[in-house]
Order: sequence, then structure tokens, then C-alpha cells
Amino acid sequence: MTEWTAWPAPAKLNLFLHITGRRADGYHLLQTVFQLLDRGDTIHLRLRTDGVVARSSELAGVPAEADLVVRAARLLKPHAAEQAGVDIAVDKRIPMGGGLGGGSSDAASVLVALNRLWGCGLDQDALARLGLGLGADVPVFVRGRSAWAEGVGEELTPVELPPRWFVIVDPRVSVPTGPLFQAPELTRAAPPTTIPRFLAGAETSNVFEPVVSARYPAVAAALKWLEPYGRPRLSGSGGCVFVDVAAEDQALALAAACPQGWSAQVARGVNRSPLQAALDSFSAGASPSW
Ligand SMILES: C[C@](O)(CO)[C@H](O)COP(=O)(O)OP(=O)(O)OC[C@H]1O[C@@H](n2ccc(N)nc2=O)[C@H](O)[C@@H]1O
Ligand SMILES: Nc1ncnc2c1ncn2[C@@H]1O[C@H](COP(=O)(O)OP(=O)(O)OP(=O)(O)O)[C@@H](O)[C@H]1O
Repeated sequence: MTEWTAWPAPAKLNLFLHITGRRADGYHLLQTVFQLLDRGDTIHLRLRTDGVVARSSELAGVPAEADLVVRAARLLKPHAAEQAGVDIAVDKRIPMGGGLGGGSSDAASVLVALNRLWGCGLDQDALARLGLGLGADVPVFVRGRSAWAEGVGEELTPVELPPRWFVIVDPRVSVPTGPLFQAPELTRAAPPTTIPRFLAGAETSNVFEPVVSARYPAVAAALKWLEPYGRPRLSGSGGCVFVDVAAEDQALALAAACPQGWSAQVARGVNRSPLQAALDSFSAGASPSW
């Protein structure tokens, strides 16, 4: 039995999110910017030599077979030796159904770390393609760069975002993504915008915001609470909302004032995923930890 290794699975925010159209298969075409964060879940992996992929932690409401970490490992397994197996445990900190990409990031970290541990030898393009089969948000976490995204979220262009701190408020509502994309009141024909327009500050709206606010009053209330402190936004399909501020102490003070019944986290925006740093230190012979 080998030792456990620990791998970061960072959260993301969508700094804006438009829907520009729809594919023949019903999936929506987006324009968005993924801002990676310096915090998230931690994935623990311990190699096995009996070919078994097993989960050794619990996740409320998600059986092992449906867990994206198990599904990711099974998807990669045909590229590994027959006896390659793994035990997977997750320290879950990213709220589920929060629009912070938790499940997708967990899956990406399993793909990237196991590709190395099992010696599969897949390159980043191949891992991103595999990941896309698990969810539209997986490729950005595999590639590990904050990015402008188009297509269903898989056509990625890295962008260098200015250093910012984020206060992320979880109004404790879990919003399932699928039904929101089906909402009849959703605007599906935003005129295409550009990276320079985004970088000039012209794009800050999230197409899901009016729909989620109307269906989940706690989300509307959290957006309103943040209003005096910046331009509050919804991330992904919600339910988490956020503002950005320039300094950590401002962020900490605001988070400390979060009303009872909700929770607030402070995170720093990063242009490069902590997963990439863990991979580099693993390659250099150090044990990854987070
Ligand atoms: C809202 C975002 O989080 C923004 O980053 C993503 O677009 C959602 O990504 P995700 O959670 O990885 O979504 P998936 O698990 O791939 O899809 C969940 C469901 O949302 C719908 N879906 C998702 C992504 C997309 N571009 N168009 C869609 O219509 C599909 O009905 C799909 O069955
Ligand atoms: N490892 C996992 N972590 C979280 N959710 C998982 C995991 N595996 C499966 N799921 C399922 O996926 C659903 C969506 O979870 P997730 O936390 O990724 O949502 P989200 O943050 O809203 O994602 P997105 O920003 O991609 O819309 C959960 O409600 C859960 O049923």
C-alpha cells in the first residue's frame, strides 16, 4: 500500500456569463470568464494494485458510483495498467450546487493527478477532452489557467486577471444547473462580446441572475446585502454570490459581517491553478500537500 498524496481542487467564479446561442444537442453556447481561486476542496489519493477504484469518504446525497471523482478515475482507467487502482477521499469545502464548480474541479484534479500517478501519459488536450464528458466546467480546471471561455465552456483562452480578493456569500441554497438552462425566461441571444471589452470592465452581468433571484429569494437578498460594497454578481448558475475588493483586510471585514444563516468565504483570485503548482512540486520529487 502506498502513502496518501493530497491534491488541490480550487473553486472558480464566473466574472460574467452570457448565453449567445444553443447547439443542436440542446447545450448552450456561452461567453464567460473563469476566475480561479486559491481555495477549494482537497483530494486525497492512495494507489492500489488490485485494479479497484474506491471512494473512502462520504458525500451527502451522492453515492460513490455517481461521484465525479470516482467517475473521473474510471474514465482514465483504460489508459492505465490493468492492476492500477486507487482509493479516493475528498475534503469537501466548496458548497455543492453553489456555482463554484466544486464537482468539476474535483473531477479535474483526479484526472490530472492520476494521469501522473498511474503513468498514463495523456497530454493536457486529451485530459480536457476526457473531462468534458463529465461536465462543461471540467476542462478549465484541467488546463489550470483563469480563462475566457466560449463554446459550452471548453474553448479556452487564458487571460491575466488583475490581483483581487473576493468575498463569496453562500445563502445556503443549492441550485441545480440543468433546470436553470431549461428556464423559458432565460435570455439566449446575447450579442457576442470580446476579451478587450471584458478587460475594460464593460461585462459584469450573469444571464442566470434574474432567473435565480426570482426563484430563490435568499439569493436576491444576498445580492442586495452586498450592493453597498461593489458590483455583486452570481457565479455560474448560483446560488453563491460575490463581490471583489482590492485588499484582504477589506474582504475579511466584510465576510465577518455576513448575516446569520448565510456563510461568507474570502478567497484570492489566481491566474494559475494551485493544482499546477502541486503537479510541478510532485514532478520535482516533493510530496504535494495543500
Ligand atoms: C453554469 C456553468 O457553471 C458556468 O461555468 C456551466 O455552464 C455549467 O457547467 P456544469 O455544471 O459542468 O454543467 P454540466 O454538468 O455539463 O451540465 C448540466 C446540465 O446543464 C445544461 N448545460 C450545461 C452547460 C451548457 N453550456 N449548456 C447547457 O445546456 C445541460 O442541460 C446539462 O445537462
Ligand atoms: N465530487 C462532487 N462534488 C460535488 N458535487 C458532486 C460531486 N460528484 C457529483 N456531484 C453532483 O453534482 C452536483 C453539482 O455539484 P457542484 O458542486 O459541481 O455544482 P456547482 O458548483 O453548481 O457547479 P457548476 O458551477 O459547475 O454549475 C451536486 O449537486 C452533486 O449531486
